[in-house]
Amino acid sequence: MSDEFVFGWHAVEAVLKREPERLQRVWIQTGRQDRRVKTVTVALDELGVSWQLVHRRELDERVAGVHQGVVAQVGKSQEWSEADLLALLDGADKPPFLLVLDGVTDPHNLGACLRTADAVGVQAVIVPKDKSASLTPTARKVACGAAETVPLVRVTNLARTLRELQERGVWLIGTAGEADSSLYQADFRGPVALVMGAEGKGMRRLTREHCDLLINIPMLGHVDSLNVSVATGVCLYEALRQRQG
Ligand SMILES: C[S@@+](CC[C@H](N)C(=O)[O-])C[C@H]1O[C@@H](n2cnc3c(N)ncnc32)[C@H](O)[C@@H]1O
Repeated sequence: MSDEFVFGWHAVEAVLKREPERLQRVWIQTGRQDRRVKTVTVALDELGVSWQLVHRRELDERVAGVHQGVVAQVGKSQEWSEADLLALLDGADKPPFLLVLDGVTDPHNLGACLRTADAVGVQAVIVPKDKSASLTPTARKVACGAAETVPLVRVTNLARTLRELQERGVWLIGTAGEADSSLYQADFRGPVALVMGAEGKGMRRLTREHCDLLINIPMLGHVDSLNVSVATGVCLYEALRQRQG
């Protein structure tokens, strides 16, 4: 049995739907008899996955986070490699629409970015292997199921991956508060990767140097920057607006 857990209804239902083979055991809080519990337990029975009704206390001890009364023990998800990413891009029938997170370390931010990435149709989220949040149970919970729908590609050398994307005609749009162009001047309609920086320091120098364009999100008040997941949401929805138009 693995020591990886997924919790919260959206996250568990997403594994059930997308990667049911990963489910090993499920615990559900006693006292719930709604339709959601029924649907999930019937599906688990059909798959032959064992599940158990337990007291809330037991769930609290198993995971640190808001579990909403459901916790699943799951096998490791298959990690996407750079080769998988390039194969995905080569086989795609739509222009690439990617998100790069250069050193986002907070699992809440990773989860929130994945959730928005799923909502706007981003094909993959790319992160460097080192100094980045991984798909912890908290990240999966915050992602609300998007951790199971949006491939997370962990690469050893982000600069090299960025070059490979550029060679495939992907335009790298980096974000930085001090950039001269505004988000609203950028053209997101073609093959693009939006590049976001880390919570504290922003993008690393080499990442920034690879970007074809740097954009800012206008800030009219007294604070210097937005939370990275909020900034990601603002930029991805502008991109979606243009791509749909
Ligand atoms: C909290 S900010 C980092 C602030 C950091 N002090 C810096 O100099 O970049 C984290 C990331 O969110 C994005 N971001 C936040 N506010 C932004 C803004 N006003 N314009 C563009 N990007 C922004 C950028 O990707 C940034 O690297």
